[in-house]
Amino acid sequence: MADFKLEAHPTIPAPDGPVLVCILDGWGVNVEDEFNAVFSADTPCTDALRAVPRRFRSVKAHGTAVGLPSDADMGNSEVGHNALGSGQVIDQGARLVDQALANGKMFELPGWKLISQAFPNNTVHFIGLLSDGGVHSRYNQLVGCIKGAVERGAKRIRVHVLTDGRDVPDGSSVQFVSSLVKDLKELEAQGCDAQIASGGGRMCVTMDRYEADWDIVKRGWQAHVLGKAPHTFTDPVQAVKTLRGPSDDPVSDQWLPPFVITDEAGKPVGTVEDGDAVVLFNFRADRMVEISKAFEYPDFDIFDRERYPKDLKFVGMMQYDGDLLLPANFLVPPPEIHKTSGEFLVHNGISTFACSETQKFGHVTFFWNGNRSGYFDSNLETYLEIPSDKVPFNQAPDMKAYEITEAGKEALRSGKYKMVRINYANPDMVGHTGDLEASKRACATVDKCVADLLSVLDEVNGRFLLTSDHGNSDDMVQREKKTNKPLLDADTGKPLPLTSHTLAPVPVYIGGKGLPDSVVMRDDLPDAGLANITATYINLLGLQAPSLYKDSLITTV
Ligand SMILES: O=C(O)[C@H](O)COP(=O)(O)O
Ligand SMILES: [Mn+2]
Ligand SMILES: [Mn+2]
Repeated sequence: MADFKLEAHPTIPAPDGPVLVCILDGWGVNVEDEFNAVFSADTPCTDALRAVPRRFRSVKAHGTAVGLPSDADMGNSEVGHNALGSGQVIDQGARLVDQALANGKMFELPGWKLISQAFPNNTVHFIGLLSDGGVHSRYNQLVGCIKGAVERGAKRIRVHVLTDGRDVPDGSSVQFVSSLVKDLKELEAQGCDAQIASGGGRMCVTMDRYEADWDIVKRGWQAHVLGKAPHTFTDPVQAVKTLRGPSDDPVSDQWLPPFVITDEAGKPVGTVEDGDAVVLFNFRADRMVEISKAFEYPDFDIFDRERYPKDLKFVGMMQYDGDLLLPANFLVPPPEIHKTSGEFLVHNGISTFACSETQKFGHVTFFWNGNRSGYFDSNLETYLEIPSDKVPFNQAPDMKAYEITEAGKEALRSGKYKMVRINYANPDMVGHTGDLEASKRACATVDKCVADLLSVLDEVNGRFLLTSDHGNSDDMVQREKKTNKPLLDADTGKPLPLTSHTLAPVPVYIGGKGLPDSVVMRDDLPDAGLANITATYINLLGLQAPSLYKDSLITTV
């Protein structure tokens, strides 16, 4: 155990009350104009906290600061919570897959060997998010894998495409599908029959997370594996254009219904058959775990699969769950995230309560703990999930913020926990709908809930650290690069909505009645990022942080 022992902090005493760590998911610090929902919402609590000298700063939450390939990459919940929970900057999935493709390692590893058994006589299926968002997947990685397979003898390839519109502009599905059709066509010359076989919008088909709605996965299984969907087309570009509907009121790429591509006779072109290979080409874990279970477990019974292909060669781009070792086979080994704060804290007797609603529950548990699904010590940890609504969240922008707040207040008052960790999903999940007014409401609600939590924290003499994992609601419009002015829709003249995350830094606010006045933000860490927050909350607990963690943001004066 000596390895995990944390010494008392020399100048910050242990608190009487709990330490509250609160993640306002998707709440960035960005250009202050009317399209910044964080700025333009009514947020008296965080406004006041921001004005407290040396108790507010911002930190980087995107790009290389969180282990992504370049500083053009926006942050996301996976890499953000990995950094917040582990205090380390780790090369993330996007980067590891880039490297494995560039140096050819991918093609020598056991996962590739497994799928290559299907190259001569069977079909290789690729299922995943068709996008260059770089959050769950990237188009060039898909193409790299497909080309690698064809060069190594694959004769028949089918791609099952999930349209995005969430990490990339809505409507871009048409370009992505057109590009893929063209890229696949070119493979004919190399003797490979490669086609798109099925698809649908990511929020409707296959990419559920944290068991929020298994019907999403069932629709995916039916379309990709069985070739069954309410809509069939012979041309994938036509499929996406038709399902989007009228250009003045289109269905979002995120929500396109499932479709199947058939031949002229109406037969699906790419069902999954015995002996085929299936590759899930997303590197990110959360939205691949459920579909992986359906492919991996012979006795899976959450929905009726109707048919379970025999002798499948099934791999993920990565192993998505390090606890369940799911899937067993994968193309690239996942980031190795060890010695996370959760593990240190249980070894030092710190009891923790972690809570969010379904949509972010795994963020404050699974991602926080380095992509592990269980407890480190169930005697010291309680994880509470509040079930999320199953609607597009601009229709219910308060989401479950009030219920989470009640649970948080109870945990703070209970005296049972030294640390209370909460994620509010609203600024992110509502921000992803591109609805500015709803996002303002989301931010105002979260601000109100935080105020409520902080007043209870003061009753118990606690300390807090509020932050976020990346930006989102802080910019709700697409902008012209040079002038930063909103881009306007050619037909309506209205600003084009931005549904994705932003590259903005995120705030860090500290305080609470139990925090001595002597504790302030350091002023010598201009490049600090999310990973610096871990040592900071460990210090707030009155402990010294492990030496492998990035520097704490605080000091005493
Ligand atoms: O999965 C999603 O909802 C988006 O692609 C990214 O959002 P998140 O990183 O905040 O979960
Ligand atoms: Mn997030
Ligand atoms: Mn998000």
